[in-house]
Amino acid sequence: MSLQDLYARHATAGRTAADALASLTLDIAAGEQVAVIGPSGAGKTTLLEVLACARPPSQGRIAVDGAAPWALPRRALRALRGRLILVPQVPPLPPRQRVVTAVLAGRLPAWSLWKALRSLVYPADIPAADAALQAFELGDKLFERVDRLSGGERQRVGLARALVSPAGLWLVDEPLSALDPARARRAAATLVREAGARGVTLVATLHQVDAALAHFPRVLGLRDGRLLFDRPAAEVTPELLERLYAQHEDELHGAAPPADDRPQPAPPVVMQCR
Ligand SMILES: Nc1ncnc2c1ncn2[C@@H]1O[C@H](COP(=O)(O)OP(=O)(O)OP(=O)(O)O)[C@@H](O)[C@H]1O
Repeated sequence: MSLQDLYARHATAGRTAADALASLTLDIAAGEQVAVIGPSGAGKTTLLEVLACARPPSQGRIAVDGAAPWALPRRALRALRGRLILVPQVPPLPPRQRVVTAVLAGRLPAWSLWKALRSLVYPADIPAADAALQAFELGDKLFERVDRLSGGERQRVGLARALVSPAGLWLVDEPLSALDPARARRAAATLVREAGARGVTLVATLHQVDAALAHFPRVLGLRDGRLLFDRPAAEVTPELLERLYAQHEDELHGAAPPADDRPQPAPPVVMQCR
């Protein structure tokens, strides 16, 4: 993927609103694992939506798999979106759905309409859903209803969905925000390990700076919609972090409120594209 001098507005912003991303130039190679950090409002979610081809830039260029997505015919754009998965911070799971069905929804781009409908009644690949849930310590929730899950469990169902999907690009928005610190560390390690094992490109936004530095080889620091740094994790210094989080030191030290207590984000534009 490549962005060149790209500007983009937030999902809910009007046409005259200021851009949430400004002058962004960036290349992400296939198979890379990249964490995006930065204070609240830095533009992290907007960046993921741009990479997911869910949001056109207001200026500048984006190329995904060598193609300019917004110049593609609709069918080709749909096919391109089918090769990626965007996992929102709060996965929009239908309340009465079983966890196994919610996880297998990640397979939809690879299935015919008939197979997708049949899987709603007879889940098509229970072992795959089970393995994905076990990877995120949710093996005992396979047949649970999603409305009986905690916020953190729902987040991990969203991550398990990525594991079963055929997507070559995982775009994951704040996957750890509702998890306790120990579980968050294990989930981050699992996400990076599973992406690496599949050769998948992974871009994740994170509020947990320690998890980003510990598990991701490359870290982008975004502030006020601009790229403050783009470095290997080992080269992200305390001074850079202080600059990134100036006036937001509480977020740097992990004092962000749990996701459930924060205002709900705008409804996700894309969960799984076909
Ligand atoms: N309706 C709107 N009109 C104009 N700007 C908006 C609107 N909604 C949000 N924004 C701005 O868009 C910017 C980017 O928001 P975005 O959600 O991408 O940031 P973020 O880094 O993901 O934040 P967080 O970490 O809190 O989720 C923010 O500065 C926000 O103020």
